[in-house]
Amino acid sequence: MTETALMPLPAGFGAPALEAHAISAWFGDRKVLDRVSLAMPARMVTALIGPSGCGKSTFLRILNRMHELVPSASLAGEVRLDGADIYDTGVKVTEARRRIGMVFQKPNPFPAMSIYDNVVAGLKLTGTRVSRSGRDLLVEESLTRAGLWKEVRDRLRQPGGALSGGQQQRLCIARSLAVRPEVLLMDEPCSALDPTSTRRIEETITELASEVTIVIVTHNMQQAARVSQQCAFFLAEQGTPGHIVEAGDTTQMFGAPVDPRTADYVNGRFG
Ligand SMILES: Nc1ncnc2c1ncn2[C@@H]1O[C@H](COP(=O)(O)OP(=O)(O)OP(=O)(O)O)[C@@H](O)[C@H]1O
Repeated sequence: MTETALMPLPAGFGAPALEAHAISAWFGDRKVLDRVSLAMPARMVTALIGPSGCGKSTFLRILNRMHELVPSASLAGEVRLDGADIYDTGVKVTEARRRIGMVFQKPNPFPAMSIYDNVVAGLKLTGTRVSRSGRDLLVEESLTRAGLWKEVRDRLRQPGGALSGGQQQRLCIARSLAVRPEVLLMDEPCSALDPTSTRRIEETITELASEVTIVIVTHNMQQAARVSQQCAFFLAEQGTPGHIVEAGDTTQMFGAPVDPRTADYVNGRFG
């Protein structure tokens, strides 16, 4: 068992779905995260904010075991989903990644594959067996939850690459939802999108948060304030590894941050 320093969740938040305990991370011998602990409340949105290079994406990728895909990467600490460490021997990596899905910065549907097949692609990757009629229902349900069904219901056999950037991102969200994850990690999901597509994705995030725990990395402070209930501010000062300066209720953090560095960052005065 590692030593933990988990900050309590703000009052009014439910039990955590996901807990990071004393996470440190390295690429080769370079340490990029230092003992980061964070509880992420169930069926709420947690936003990870902070300057470039402070380790937000690395932390996110540790939360669903994608960090270990980089050959030079290593880590210490624990990630608990509903109390059980996803890094325990005996936990299947594919199952951990099914339960904790990921949506990336750049929409990455399989461009030549049909919209329908894009949605069911995750089932194959995770070895989930669903009947033909069950697949049809799942495709409709996943596209509906991602806010895309009405736009594509009559062209499910068209290639995913024919959709607009915002639609492609919603297709990627639908693909992630098809395997019924409990947590959805989103790494700057709107940074490649126009304002209208961004608004649609934010609406989808808000709707999904009643069913799924969401952790989003964003550089957009207004977006963090709009979609999240909890916020964590990461910083890597003068070449030191990234750590959390402050985490808590988003309204509190934007309205009355405790740490002056948080105040500078959320008010755009970071230099
Ligand atoms: N595959 C990798 N190999 C080596 N170093 C890496 C790798 N990925 C990230 N890093 C380094 O780890 C540190 C943290 O990077 P990370 O991408 O997690 O930061 P970030 O806060 O998400 O940045 P940004 O906001 O720019 O996306 C950086 O110094 C980065 O250069």
